[in-house]
Amino acid sequence: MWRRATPLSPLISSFKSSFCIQQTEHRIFERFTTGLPLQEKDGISPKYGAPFITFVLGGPGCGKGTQCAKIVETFGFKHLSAGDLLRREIESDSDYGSMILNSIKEGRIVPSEVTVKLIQREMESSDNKKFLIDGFPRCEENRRAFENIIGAEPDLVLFFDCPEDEMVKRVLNRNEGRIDDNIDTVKKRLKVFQALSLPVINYYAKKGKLHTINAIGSVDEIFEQVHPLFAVCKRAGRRETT
Ligand SMILES: Nc1ncnc2c1ncn2[C@@H]1O[C@H](COP(=O)(O)OP(=O)(O)OP(=O)(O)O)[C@@H](O)[C@H]1O
Ligand SMILES: O=c1ccn([C@@H]2O[C@H](COP(=O)(O)O)[C@@H](O)[C@H]2O)c(=O)[nH]1
Repeated sequence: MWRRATPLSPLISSFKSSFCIQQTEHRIFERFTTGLPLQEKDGISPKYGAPFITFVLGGPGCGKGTQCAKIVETFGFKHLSAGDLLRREIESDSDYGSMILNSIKEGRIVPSEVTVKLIQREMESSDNKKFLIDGFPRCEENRRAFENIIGAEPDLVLFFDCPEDEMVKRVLNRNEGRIDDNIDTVKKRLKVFQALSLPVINYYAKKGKLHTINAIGSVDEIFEQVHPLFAVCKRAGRRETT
């Protein structure tokens, strides 16, 4: 049966403050221990089990995937990178392959239904119900489609805040042969991020679910900001490993 957090905590003005962490701890602790029943609300109809969902947001190359790997290693989450799922779809025999490829080349957002269905497939087939959904939702339409199709809202939202020049530098140094890691596409991705992804980030800020992480510094320094947000899951003691 689905479980969900207590009513949304109030708008928290400083996302970096310890107050914010305490609020989140309280909400997550209740979520893990008492697990109030999910209610049908805002068009959300609970469908699959009781996942613990974290959205990991931030511009191109800000370090989302790098930090997700550390969260997986430390806290045992299942990592679902929306970009990786789409790239995998291109490699498969999918009808959507060429459309996805063209969207990625141009830095455009793939239609929500396609991406949400890929995420849904992974969520349904995973034994691990603690999910890190990386690089999604990228626009308000993505967000609404996720809520409608999956029937859930995230428990936590992380935003890796990174200056544009640093993001460009990281993307261009990545060297993984990605078709969109070039200066022209990066500029387009940054525009899409500003215009369409920031509204989603603001939406979660207003709901008191957003945690802004300063993405400048070493990988370990950044993880020091991330760690306390998940440590409460360990203390709550449930669903730690699956
Ligand atoms: N703190 C850091 N300092 C310097 N470089 C970093 C840091 N974190 C990650 N990187 C490097 O920056 C590049 C981009 O990181 P990563 O792939 O994690 O970003 P991302 O946000 O997942 O990117 P995208 O959204 O484009 O998939 C990688 O080459 C990674 O090794
Ligand atoms: O939810 C998503 C995620 C990704 N895309 C497309 O993929 C590329 C690369 O995404 P990364 O997160 O950087 O791996 C992105 O620019 C989009 O074109 C998407 O449409 N929807």
